[in-house]
Amino acid sequence: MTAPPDFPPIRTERLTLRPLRAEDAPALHRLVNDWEVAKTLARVPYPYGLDRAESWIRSTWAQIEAGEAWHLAITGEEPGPEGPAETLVGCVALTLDADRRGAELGYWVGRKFWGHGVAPEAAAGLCRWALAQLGLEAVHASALRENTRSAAVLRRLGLRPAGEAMQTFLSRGGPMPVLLFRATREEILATAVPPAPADRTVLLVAAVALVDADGRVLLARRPEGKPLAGLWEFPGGKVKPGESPEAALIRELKEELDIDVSESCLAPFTFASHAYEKFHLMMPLYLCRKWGGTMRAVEGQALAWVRPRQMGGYAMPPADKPLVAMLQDFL
Ligand SMILES: Nc1nc2c([nH]c(=O)n2[C@H]2C[C@H](O)[C@@H](COP(=O)(O)OP(=O)(O)OP(=O)(O)O)O2)c(=O)[nH]1
Repeated sequence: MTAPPDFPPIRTERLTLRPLRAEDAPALHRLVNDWEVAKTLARVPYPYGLDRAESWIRSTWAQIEAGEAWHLAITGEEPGPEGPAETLVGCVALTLDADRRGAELGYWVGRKFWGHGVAPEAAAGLCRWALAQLGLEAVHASALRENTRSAAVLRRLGLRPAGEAMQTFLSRGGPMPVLLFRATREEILATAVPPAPADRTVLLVAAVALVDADGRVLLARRPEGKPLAGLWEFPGGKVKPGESPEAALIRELKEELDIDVSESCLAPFTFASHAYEKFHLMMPLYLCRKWGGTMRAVEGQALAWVRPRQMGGYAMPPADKPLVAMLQDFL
């Protein structure tokens, strides 16, 4: 085959799973040719050259076409100079067993994308698709015994330990001990959406849509060094213990934008309730059309006045998507 197969992308909350493309080869090579990634993978030699990435990508097309295995690119959106740009984050795969009743799950995520729950989100998306489309009865997987991170991902997906084995690791040049995991169709469906970690706390953040006379809304770009850096958000911040959301917002607007807002100008509009990997965000969003002082970006953050219908061009935190839709309806 000379082109990727026609396969409708699978979309999850933050990610798109799609066939690899020839032009993914350089990014794939960069992400996998990293010992921290390669050492956990049985079928990837190390070092891993660009030519290998190119020929492997082509081989995945034939497997999808034959209905034998689905190795898909995990892609996400990152802010770029001309708006959000697609970025290769890792790969996720299901390979049918010889009897076609079960399949082996595999995945890897580039090191710079670790810690954001990419693997469970992508693997759950692919498993859900496969259960619906292929009528699988079971999914199994293996993880290096020392790879506790991967074992945790498999458990979150509903797979249970199913023994140990030795498996040849090309990257290690020999056999390595692995833990085996398995789940029936019912077990996966019961936990298809990765459950929240039990200790996930609720984080209260107050935010505001500042609206100017033209109906444009102020977005601020999250500075480098903060979580979700580079994404555009509504001004605001965490509510401190003992503080009301309105007081927190008035404080944050002074600290971040040097403007004075009175409580009576903050109209409750809607709220976001969103499960992030490490906490659950509860974020009331207020509307405000009147403030005092001369606005300036105190922390050097980029600011943009944006019409709600143009907000799609600004990469925003996943929690904000429903808020944007409501602003588009309302303003
Ligand atoms: N302000 C704001 N925060 C948002 C939005 N969407 C969204 O997911 N968040 C999340 C990102 C952060 O995890 C959290 C806000 O925390 P933050 O770290 O910016 O709060 P802060 O200004 O108090 O920051 P800091 O003093 O702790 O540095 O809420 C949004 O539109 N505006």
